[in-house]
Amino acid sequence: MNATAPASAAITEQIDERDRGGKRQPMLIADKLKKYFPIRSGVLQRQVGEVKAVDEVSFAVLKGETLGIVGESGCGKSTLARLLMHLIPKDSGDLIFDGDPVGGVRGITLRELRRNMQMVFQDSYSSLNPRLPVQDSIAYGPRVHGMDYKDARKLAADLLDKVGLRAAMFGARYPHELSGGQKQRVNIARALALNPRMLILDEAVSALDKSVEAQVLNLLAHLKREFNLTYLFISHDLNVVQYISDRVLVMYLGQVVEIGPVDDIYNAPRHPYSRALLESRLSMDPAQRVIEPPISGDPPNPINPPSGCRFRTRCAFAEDICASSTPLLGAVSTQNHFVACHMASAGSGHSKAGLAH
Ligand SMILES: Nc1ncnc2c1ncn2[C@@H]1O[C@H](COP(=O)(O)OP(=O)(O)OP(=O)(O)O)[C@@H](O)[C@H]1O
Repeated sequence: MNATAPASAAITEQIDERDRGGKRQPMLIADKLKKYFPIRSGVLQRQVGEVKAVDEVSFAVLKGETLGIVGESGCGKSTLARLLMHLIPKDSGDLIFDGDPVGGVRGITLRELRRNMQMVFQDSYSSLNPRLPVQDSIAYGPRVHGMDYKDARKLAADLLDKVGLRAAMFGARYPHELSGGQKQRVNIARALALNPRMLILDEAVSALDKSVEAQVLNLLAHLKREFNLTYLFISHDLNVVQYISDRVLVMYLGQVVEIGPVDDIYNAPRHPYSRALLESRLSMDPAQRVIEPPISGDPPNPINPPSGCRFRTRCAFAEDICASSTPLLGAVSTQNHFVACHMASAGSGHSKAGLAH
């Protein structure tokens, strides 16, 4: 990693683990990213509190991988995505893209970041200009970046073909003349138009029918290989995340509670929250049930989250230490699996929760 871009211990440990295995380098590092939204009230709009939407979140996305992000509604997934894209300002923390700090004097500029990292949202209709034929929407980014009209149109036509929409048939159509799946293909083409190295996909297939969803997922997998891309894939759908991800990050109330290889997370989750989340997915199949009770109650208020471990008020295994001390991400195995739980960390001596495999 670039010497000018120091990362927190949790990140360094994750990357070092990978390096020791001779694996990939990080494409993107988020280091202690924080975003609190002020809550205002009254005629004077005084600040009466703040939503701790993203609270010191640290992780790395490795080159060529798909990192899935899961967690209940409101846990901060979309805020995190918007912070990574600099669509909203962060309160604190660092972002490092391919070894270079983002912003600041010596880092890469926001313009360069946005060219290299593009985003695809869930709402495929509102992210396309309804007054532009889709070929022009795709050509827009390259035009803004200085490509001449003819070349940009040609690029847009090629990209339409790449996402499975024949340019001759679809290029002149307007967004309202396309199905949801077709619009999302156009959005993907548009995201690829600046030749990015990374895509952030925020609930990008969530609005699609299951059969169309499968087609778009396959298209994404194909494009990832063809364009040598890195994906950050945010979804509330645990099955979709399992299908597409190499590693998975689990968020709870603005914080990372677990991160690791997809098979480890899905087959042997270490955090009680991850287990409960996966239990809620598996509960239809009695053969797959795990022994812990499923998650109960609503998430606590993010304006005033519990002290220590934020999950402790819903956790069947919480002890005194969970209220008094915030658990840090620590390695639970030698295979790049990290968990923030007093009851599950390797060497913690706690086996009460039955979490130490
Ligand atoms: N502009 C804002 N002002 C105040 N609070 C906000 C704002 N944007 C998000 N929040 C709050 O921040 C928290 C995280 O929201 P976010 O949308 O990131 O969660 P999410 O995990 O993406 O949820 P979902 O899956 O429902 O989209 C929530 O409590 C939300 O209400």
